[in-house]
Amino acid sequence: MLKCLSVAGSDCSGGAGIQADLKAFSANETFGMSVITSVVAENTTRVLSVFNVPVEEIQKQIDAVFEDIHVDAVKLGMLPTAEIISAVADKLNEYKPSIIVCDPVMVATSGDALSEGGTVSTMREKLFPIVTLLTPNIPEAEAISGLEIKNENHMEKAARIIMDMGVKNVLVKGGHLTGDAVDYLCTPEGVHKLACKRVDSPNTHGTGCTLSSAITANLAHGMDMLSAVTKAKNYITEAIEKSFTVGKGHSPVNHFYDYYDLKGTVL
Ligand SMILES: Nc1ncnc2c1ncn2[C@@H]1O[C@H](COP(=O)(O)OP(=O)(O)OP(=O)(O)O)[C@@H](O)[C@H]1O
Ligand SMILES: Cc1ncc(CO)c(N)n1
Repeated sequence: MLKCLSVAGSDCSGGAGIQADLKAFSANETFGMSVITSVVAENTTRVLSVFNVPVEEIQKQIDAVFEDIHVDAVKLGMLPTAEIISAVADKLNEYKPSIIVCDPVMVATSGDALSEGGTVSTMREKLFPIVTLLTPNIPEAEAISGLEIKNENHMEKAARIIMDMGVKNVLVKGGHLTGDAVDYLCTPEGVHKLACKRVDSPNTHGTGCTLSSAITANLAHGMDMLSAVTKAKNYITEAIEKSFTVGKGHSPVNHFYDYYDLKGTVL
């Protein structure tokens, strides 16, 4: 059984963060583990509070996993301060997992901040050289590249700018734009457009977390980058299509849409 580790924040409402990551790891046939960087009191409508875990405790959680378990792939989510980014990067340089997917979480779907300002420079110095894939959404790609992104041409240009900063592979996610749901994957082999019809649903809480974790699982299974991202794109599209209402705001996706209950009935 392949094993994936999420290093991210906790979303008590279950739709994003390590909760989404663990569900996506399982739904994509890997064993999920988690290191919690922050305890976020949030739901489908807003973020009430953010409590960041002391860096020593974050590093001890990482030690606890790596000293005992072989980690096939790591997914990085909410790393809310420069100090936490540096502490996690130091541990990744110590343990050297072969696959690291980084979702540079800065704001929640509700628009509430999840990261202190000024983390981009630390992320660029400490994480960009070691990650396998970076998966920014539109606002995150704008903050990292310094480019305003209003259309697909801007998305592709931002992906190339970020690649030139030393990131091996970049996926700029287009959920925040309008029209078809288009993402741009920039790899050393070239640029790939991944598109699907936008699902007419408000249930998009945690789509980015879920997508990056599904990509992580696919890479752990040995897929090449384009195949891993394409499969994960198909997964997230159907997870949105088959989502159900959980709260009063942006409900989460359905991570297990093709799973069955013990009687063989589709959940
Ligand atoms: N309504 C939609 N229909 C189909 N695909 C969508 C829709 N909204 C987002 N997506 C897709 O979901 C994936 C995640 O992109 P998105 O821009 O939502 O990430 P995000 O903002 O980081 O998500 P979150 O912050 O909620 O975790 C991308 O592949 C995007 O194209
Ligand atoms: C804990 C956490 N991580 C990431 C996101 C991004 O949606 C969120 N809302 N909450």
